[in-house]
Amino acid sequence: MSSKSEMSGLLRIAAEKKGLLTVASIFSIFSSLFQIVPFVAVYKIVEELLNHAQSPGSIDKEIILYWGAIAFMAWIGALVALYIGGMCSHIAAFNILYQLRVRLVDHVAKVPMGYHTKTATGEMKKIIEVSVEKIEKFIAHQLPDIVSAVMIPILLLGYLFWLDWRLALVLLLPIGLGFWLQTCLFGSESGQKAYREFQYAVEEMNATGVEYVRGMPAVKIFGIKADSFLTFKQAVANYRDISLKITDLCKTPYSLFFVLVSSLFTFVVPIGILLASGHSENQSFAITLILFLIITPSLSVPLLKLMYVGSGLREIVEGNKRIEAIFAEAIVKEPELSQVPTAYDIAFQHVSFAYENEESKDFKPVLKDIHFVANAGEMTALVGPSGGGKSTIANLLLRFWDVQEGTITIGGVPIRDMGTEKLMDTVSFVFQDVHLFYDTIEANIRMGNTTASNEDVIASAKTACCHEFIEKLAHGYDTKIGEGGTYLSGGEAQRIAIARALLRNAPILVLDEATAYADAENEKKIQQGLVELVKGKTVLIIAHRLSTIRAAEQILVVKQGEIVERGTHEDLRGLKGLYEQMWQAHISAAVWKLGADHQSNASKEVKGDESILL
Ligand SMILES: Nc1ncnc2c1ncn2[C@@H]1O[C@H](COP(=O)(O)OP(=O)(O)OP(=O)(O)O)[C@@H](O)[C@H]1O
Repeated sequence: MSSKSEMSGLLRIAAEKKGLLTVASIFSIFSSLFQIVPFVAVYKIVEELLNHAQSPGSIDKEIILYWGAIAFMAWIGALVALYIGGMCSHIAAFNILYQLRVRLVDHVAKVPMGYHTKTATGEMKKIIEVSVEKIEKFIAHQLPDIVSAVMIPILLLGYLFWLDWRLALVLLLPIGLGFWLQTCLFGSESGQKAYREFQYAVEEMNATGVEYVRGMPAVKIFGIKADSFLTFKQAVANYRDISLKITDLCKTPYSLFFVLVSSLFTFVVPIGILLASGHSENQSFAITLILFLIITPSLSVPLLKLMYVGSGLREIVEGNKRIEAIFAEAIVKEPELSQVPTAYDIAFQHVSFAYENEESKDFKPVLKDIHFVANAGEMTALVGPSGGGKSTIANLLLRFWDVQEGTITIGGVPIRDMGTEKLMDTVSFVFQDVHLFYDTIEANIRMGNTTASNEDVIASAKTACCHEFIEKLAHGYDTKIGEGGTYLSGGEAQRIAIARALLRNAPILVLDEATAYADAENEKKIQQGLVELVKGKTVLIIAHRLSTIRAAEQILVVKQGEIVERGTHEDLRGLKGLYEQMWQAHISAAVWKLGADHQSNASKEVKGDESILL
């Protein structure tokens, strides 16, 4: 069984609709009580029949009819109580479900953005959909089931004890033994560990399954065999192994419990016969024994239900732990009073940062003493070898994570004191991977500024060089992306993202490899859009193509988490250090791409390229 603290998490959620659930439980108890009444009625009828077995004519039909009517009414009463209880528990469950999902999504929106980079989409989807859905199962079905599965055996056993305590005592032996076996298994460390592993295996399979389906185009294009998709394959194999382990672990206690609880009457019969032989009032004892034989199978049903509820509950408890883990994720600390910067220079003051490893909780240092000022209205470029920490610097400005040492300020105001909303109003960004929503093109652009007029939307699309291709689509700006075969190329998506950023018109702009996916034609158009976008703004740009940032007022060369060189393009070339090496590599790459025969043209192209941005 799950530990008390794990159950208390579920009960805490259920307590949100305490009133309704109390009513549901009361009706569940009523239903249980009503379900006992037919047994009493049967007892009374059998008693009447046996008492007059010698002279059937003297049987009091009124008594039979009376108890028959009582049994019928109790049966109706049980159904009505079950219906009302079920309605109450379902209303409570769906309300709780709604609130839980809203709170969960709200919380997820408040955790640092970096959280989303480490949590697999499949895992998140499973928690928000499946785990939350299971809470509904618990509240709407299992809670009333538990109440009736506990109450019915207690009431029935109470009644049986009242009839004949010795026979009733016999029943306690198999029931007690069955529950003891269950507790041994699920109370044990190995049982709980197996169930935890099972839940993780299901989640792993879900998460890798989603990734597998997402990566299907790559699998097809590169002809990778399904076998080589090892993570998913391993997750499925792991799930199979753990399922078999659980089955192996459960088979004995489950089977024994099932056998013991389903054959209660086999314990009653021999003891009953033994007791009957020494009984002075044979007939009344025989009636009691018959009633025991009628009632005991009915005792098995709720007890077996309790077993199934128990195993279902373990799954729900594990799911709830995942939900609680999300709620335990610290949210971005918002200032009590958000400060509004009046200037838009960015300053990183002795910033050091390390990523935390989720499993080992160790910290991996990534940035060391980053110190620079990006002047307002100027372009600051981050360049350097892959993995040096450029994206991390840009992401820290957006508070993907909070820095461990140092301060980041905008116009002298620490970003922590600005509040997320103000920070997002101040900083706009175009990432390498553009995410467009399953919505119209207009809505995707308008996300940048929901109150903008249609003219403004079109104007920013024109500036970003995407108006032309949008107009050619079947429904123009009303075309839904991803519907009716409308998909955009990487370059087109980039231009929509630029239009979105243009519409937002935030004073600070972060660009991460904005032209990464574009072909020459597209790149030219993106560059044209960018020239407009960056005008008058404080720009922090990450670019691998050095020609695009040659005109930047400041270039920071980041290597292994440190700024190793800084200055203008000319300053840095003069240093003859890492930047100069990168610049030479950039030029030769451009020349090499075009072939030796076109070297002179290529050099011209590189130089021409340099003047594209700004
Ligand atoms: N979410 C993360 N969790 C843990 N480590 C990370 C995370 N993101 C990046 N890193 C690590 O931080 C280091 C710096 O990565 P970052 O992406 O900032 O470098 P970069 O200079 O932008 O690289 P590139 O030019 O290839 O994009 C790398 O070692 C990377 O593995």
